[in-house]
Amino acid sequence: MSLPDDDAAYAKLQEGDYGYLLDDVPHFTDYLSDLPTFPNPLQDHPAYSTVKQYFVNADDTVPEKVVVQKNSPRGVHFRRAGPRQRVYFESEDVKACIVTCGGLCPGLNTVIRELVCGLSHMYNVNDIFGIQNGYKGFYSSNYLPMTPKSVNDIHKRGGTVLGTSRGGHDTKKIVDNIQDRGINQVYIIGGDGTQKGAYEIYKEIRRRGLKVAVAGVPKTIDNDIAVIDKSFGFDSAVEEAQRAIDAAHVEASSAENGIGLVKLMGRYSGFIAMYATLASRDVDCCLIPESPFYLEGEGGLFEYIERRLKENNHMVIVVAEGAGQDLIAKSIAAADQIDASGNKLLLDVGLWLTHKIKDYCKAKKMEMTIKYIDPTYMIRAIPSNASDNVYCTLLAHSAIHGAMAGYSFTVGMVNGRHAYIPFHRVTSTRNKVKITDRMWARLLSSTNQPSFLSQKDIDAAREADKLANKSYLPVNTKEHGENAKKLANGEK
Ligand SMILES: Nc1ncnc2c1ncn2[C@@H]1O[C@H](COP(=O)(O)OP(=O)(O)OP(=O)(O)O)[C@@H](O)[C@H]1O
Ligand SMILES: O=P(O)(O)OC[C@H]1O[C@](O)(CO)[C@@H](O)[C@@H]1O
Ligand SMILES: [Mg+2]
Repeated sequence: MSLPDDDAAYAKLQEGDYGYLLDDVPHFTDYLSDLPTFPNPLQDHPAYSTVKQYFVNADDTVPEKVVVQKNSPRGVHFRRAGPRQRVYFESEDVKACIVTCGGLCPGLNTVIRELVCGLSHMYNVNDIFGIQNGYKGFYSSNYLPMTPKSVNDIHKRGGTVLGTSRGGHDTKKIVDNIQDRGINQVYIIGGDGTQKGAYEIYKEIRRRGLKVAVAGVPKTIDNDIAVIDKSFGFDSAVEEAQRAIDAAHVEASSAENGIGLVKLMGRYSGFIAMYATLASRDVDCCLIPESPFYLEGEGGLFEYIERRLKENNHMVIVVAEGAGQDLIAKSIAAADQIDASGNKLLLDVGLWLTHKIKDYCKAKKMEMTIKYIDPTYMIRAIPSNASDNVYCTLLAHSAIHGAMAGYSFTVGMVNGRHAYIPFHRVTSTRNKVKITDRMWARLLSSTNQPSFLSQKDIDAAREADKLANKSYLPVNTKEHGENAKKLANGEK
């Protein structure tokens, strides 16, 4: 897969020695000339000025892949996040706004808080506004003035104090409002859909030649955003999922042939289910969207359930909401439904499985008890835990430094370092559990569940992984395309 033409036109690539490639983010100077720059006010800040080398070197970049061989090309890099010596705004000229879109996730309020406090305390910015209820709030609601005082304790609460929504992305109306209200820094917190929306806003801003920085902070409880190590709130969600799994285990182990079934979030990616299973060690079977399963016959789920109950008298199953959707669609005639953003609405795999397991045991005249626990919204409505709070703070600070320096980007941690990633990189693919990877093997060996995969499925998954590893050839010109191909093939 190479970049679609539209993305290629915005891609900024710079080659270096030994197969080095910088996949850079757009900057004001790409389309505006003669802009004045200013010394970064952090240099006079009592807290930061003492830090040796507080400003990042303008040439610092972060590698996308850190595992390499002796002859590997240096590969794709991203611009390192952090404060620059010179910035493109004077503090009193900054007018910033913050919006949250898509589903909830632990840590949203922490990011909002740290954006407001960071802008105010680090860069002396006083004009900060909250956009209410997602993208549509840009053109349909009042903008809420925000101060460090008004956000002081919001990180203790779940949800988002700004409200969120799906749908309602009208690029023209949004940018009209940004322009009319004189906003020049837009902070957009949300998932893959939201980042696509941020990219559209950036393109329209650029078409209009506006000096407005767009900073995306990726949010998704499903951890399905490409390139970044992990999304904020994911750890908190996995931790909260333990409570549901513990309850399922208690229920199951207190009954004869007891089964506890827990459904967790994960529309296309089963990361929450996988990590919650690995963390718990009480789970006997984990079903995720990436690994197709089947019910009947040799090697199927029913056979495994029967065996496990005979061996242990009880079992716990964790299922990600996106698992088995094809199986359900075959057995229930349901019309495809979508939400306001166009995302497919899923059928309840937990309820469906519960009925299927009950029917199977009845037909086999097996006494059993099954308890179905659906904590999906409970695990995303909590405030973020301590480590997510720190992560949210760093993301917010990196976003602020990048916007002050005139970049537009999605911010994220890449191999433990914060980086500015081009929008198209986080919107063009989705992060998924690799079932040919060691992590999934660890899970299989911890649960002892069948893999449900034939050799043909495994070969197909391996092939898909190979393609995914090779897939990103950043091209914006024919020459770049040829060079990138050479880089991917290890030629210089
Ligand atoms: N291709 C797109 N172009 C412009 N805007 C989009 C696009 N896809 C989604 N959006 C907008 O982004 C917002 C959030 O999208 P969506 O509801 O898919 O959630 P998300 O950001 O993917 O988060 P979640 O992780 O909860 O799914 C919506 O307001 C939607 O209109
Ligand atoms: O019911 P809502 O708010 O649309 O959100 C549900 C979806 O949001 C997600 O949590 C992603 O944010 C998915 O896992 C889930 O399918
Ligand atoms: Mg999404």
